[in-house]
Amino acid sequence: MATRLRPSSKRCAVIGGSGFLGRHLVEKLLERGYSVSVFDIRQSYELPGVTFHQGDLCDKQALLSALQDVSLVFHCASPAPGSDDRKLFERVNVVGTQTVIQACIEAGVQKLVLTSSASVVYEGTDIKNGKEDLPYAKKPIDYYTQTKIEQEKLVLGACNKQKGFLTVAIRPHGIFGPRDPQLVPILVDTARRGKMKFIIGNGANLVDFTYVENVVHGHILAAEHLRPDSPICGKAYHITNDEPIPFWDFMSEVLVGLGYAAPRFHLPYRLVYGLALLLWLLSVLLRPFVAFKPTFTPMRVALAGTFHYYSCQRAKEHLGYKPVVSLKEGIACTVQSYPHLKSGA
Ligand SMILES: NC(=O)c1ccc[n+]([C@@H]2O[C@H](COP(=O)([O-])OP(=O)(O)OC[C@H]3O[C@@H](n4cnc5c(N)ncnc54)[C@H](O)[C@@H]3O)[C@@H](O)[C@H]2O)c1
Ligand SMILES: CC(C)CCC[C@@H](C)[C@H]1CC[C@H]2C3=C(CC[C@]12C)[C@@]1(C)CC[C@H](O)[C@@H](C(=O)O)[C@@H]1CC3
Repeated sequence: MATRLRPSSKRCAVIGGSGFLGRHLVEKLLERGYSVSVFDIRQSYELPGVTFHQGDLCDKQALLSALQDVSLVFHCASPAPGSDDRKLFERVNVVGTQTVIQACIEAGVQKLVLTSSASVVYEGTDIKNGKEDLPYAKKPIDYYTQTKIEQEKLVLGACNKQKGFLTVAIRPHGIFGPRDPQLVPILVDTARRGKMKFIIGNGANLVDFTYVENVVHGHILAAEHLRPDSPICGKAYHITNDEPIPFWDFMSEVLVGLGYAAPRFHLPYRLVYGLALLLWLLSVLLRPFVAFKPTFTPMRVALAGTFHYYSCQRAKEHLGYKPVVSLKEGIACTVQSYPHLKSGA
């Protein structure tokens, strides 16, 4: 009788492995002796030791062929938050995640690690040292966050020790680092258009920014601690640099490092938020006639003007987590990695 071999514990798949975080994760997994299958709708690079499977995660058959003999899956695929496309977020983050769970169970995968987001508890108002027991946001700031909440609930709810399917969610916040397509490029674009002169609010609001290698470290620790007898099964973990910094100090350090002036003039938070809301409303009303995308959306203004930093205590206790790269080192590596974004380049 043919016996089904237990998949090697060093064989894993990264769904979304062509993306910013996904590719850093793949590189670290290879370094640690894992063999990696990447599943993504696009292939953005080639690396020895990586098998690419191009497909949409809503397609179960495509997923099943990528998950053959895989014991561990990292799910870090999502549409970009800036797209604000409700149907796309629901299709990929909710329906797609259900498909990922079904495919994992059918393929005999034992562990699923989800990249969630600390923003699942954020409603646009201050969060100071937030712990994982904060309730999910009742009014999430956008469709992206709304579907990240649903996605996290699905993955954690699927954890089943009896059936040998274990799940955990990592909640990073404000990921930055080399090849980030979002934070630094948007910041520089805003500076180049002369719009980074102002500080929204008094500039004292502390925020977490997390260097990508620390996020990768948190994911791998979670995968390696995920066992039936461990307290981490079905739980969520904040992973940050554990060095909250005033939002505008972080932005200024990156800008100055790239040769741009730091923002200097203060504007009242409520005034900017009100203007951003008005502009957003206008852009929605005028959408059938003219397409314009305001830089200062209400969501960005809230993120720039409120406190949102989170406790990593649970990750420290259960996973032995400790950031491996400090904020200072992370900012230096990031700035160095963007020669084409330097002022005058
Ligand atoms: N960047 C941040 O600050 C941040 C913070 C917290 C959480 N996260 C989460 O981390 C994860 C990775 O984010 P990132 O910044 O690397 O984004 P990214 O856009 O660089 O990577 C996402 C990847 O998912 C892939 N993808 C999208 N739709 C897909 C589909 N239908 N089927 C297969 N692949 C698909 C994309 O092609 C891309 O390669 C996401 O789940 C995001 O929600 C990001
Ligand atoms: C125009 C300026 C006021 C600001 C320019 C920088 C912003 C583009 C970034 C600053 C904080 C960033 C951030 C995200 C997107 C980019 C910023 C707004 C997220 C919303 C991306 C999605 C993640 O899940 C969120 C998280 O929980 O980490 C990010 C929060 C910070």
